[in-house]
Amino acid sequence: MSSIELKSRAKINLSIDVLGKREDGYHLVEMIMQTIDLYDIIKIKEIEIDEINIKSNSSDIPLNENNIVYKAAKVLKDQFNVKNGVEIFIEKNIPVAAGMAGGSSNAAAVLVGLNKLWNLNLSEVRLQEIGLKLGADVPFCISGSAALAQGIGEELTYIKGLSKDTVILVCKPNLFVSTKDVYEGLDLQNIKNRPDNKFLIECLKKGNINLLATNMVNVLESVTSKMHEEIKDIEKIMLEHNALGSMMSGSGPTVFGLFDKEEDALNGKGELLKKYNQVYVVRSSEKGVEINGEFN
Ligand SMILES: C[C@@](CO)(OP(=O)(O)O)[C@H](O)COP(=O)(O)OP(=O)(O)OC[C@H]1O[C@@H](n2ccc(N)nc2=O)[C@H](O)[C@@H]1O
Ligand SMILES: Nc1ncnc2c1ncn2[C@@H]1O[C@H](COP(=O)(O)OP(=O)(O)O)[C@@H](O)[C@H]1O
Repeated sequence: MSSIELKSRAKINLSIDVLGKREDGYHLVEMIMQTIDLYDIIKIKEIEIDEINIKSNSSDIPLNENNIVYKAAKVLKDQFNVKNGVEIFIEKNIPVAAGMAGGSSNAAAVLVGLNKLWNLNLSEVRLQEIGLKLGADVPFCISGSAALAQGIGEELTYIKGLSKDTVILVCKPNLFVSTKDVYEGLDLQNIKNRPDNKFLIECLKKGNINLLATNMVNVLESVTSKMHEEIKDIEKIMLEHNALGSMMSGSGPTVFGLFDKEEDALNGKGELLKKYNQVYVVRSSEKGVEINGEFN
């Protein structure tokens, strides 16, 4: 029986614009995605019986067919008529329902892992097409790095992202936000402040992180921050500790700050830990899913 172990990395959004709505309810977006080096470990091993079993160290996620990881394995199993069973262990470090694509990234890792384990020989693009059926952020999570995402998030143009010099402070307040509710709470006719993505991409290209950080905009933030005062509170604390800029990621409620100096980020972390318990100092990553090892 073989097994495989993968890193499943989180993302932050350096911008989000919402341009319209499709007939199926999905929104058309234009957003900058950046992989960060905060990751779950996914361990997949073949088992004797023909089942998909999910296990985890986290009690925040379902361990049945509602887990997106189960759905990812099932899609591949059905489509390619695989008769082998697998056990998938999710070692959770990425905050759940946070706006950091934890679930999408786990699904991405399972697609990449099973492609190897079952010798399906699917290309990355093919895996991204299959991944899109599981969630709008899954295609990006497979490749990772930094990209301008359009369409519903699946049309990717890779760009120069944050360098490892930039320190990223991430804080997830202990509250639940539904991505669907946030998108639905947005009044498309009344968006006051939109990101200038071309300009932000230029800032990244030139490595001008100060200018990037002071011009980041996430149009979904107005919806989530109206419901939860914690968003603005975290941003304020980050800025008081010399963040170049601070903003909500995805549909929230996670907030991140970009820093020049690690010392400032660590001081900010100390202050945030007095009120919030999920706080991390991380860097960017050029890889989304990464295979840690294969074993026989
Ligand atoms: C907001 C973003 C920004 O990166 O991130 P998260 O907050 O989830 O991390 C994404 O657009 C989230 O993508 P993802 O979380 O994969 O979405 P899905 O599972 O496909 O969809 C969940 C729900 O969000 C809404 N949705 C999602 C994507 C999109 N472009 N338009 C939408 O309206 C739909 O109501 C959908 O039912
Ligand atoms: N493997 C998984 N990891 C995280 N969340 C999962 C997973 N499977 C299902 N979920 C459910 O999906 C929802 C969204 O979780 P997540 O992907 O972490 O959100 P986000 O993309 O906003 O960071 C949560 O309610 C969670 O219970």
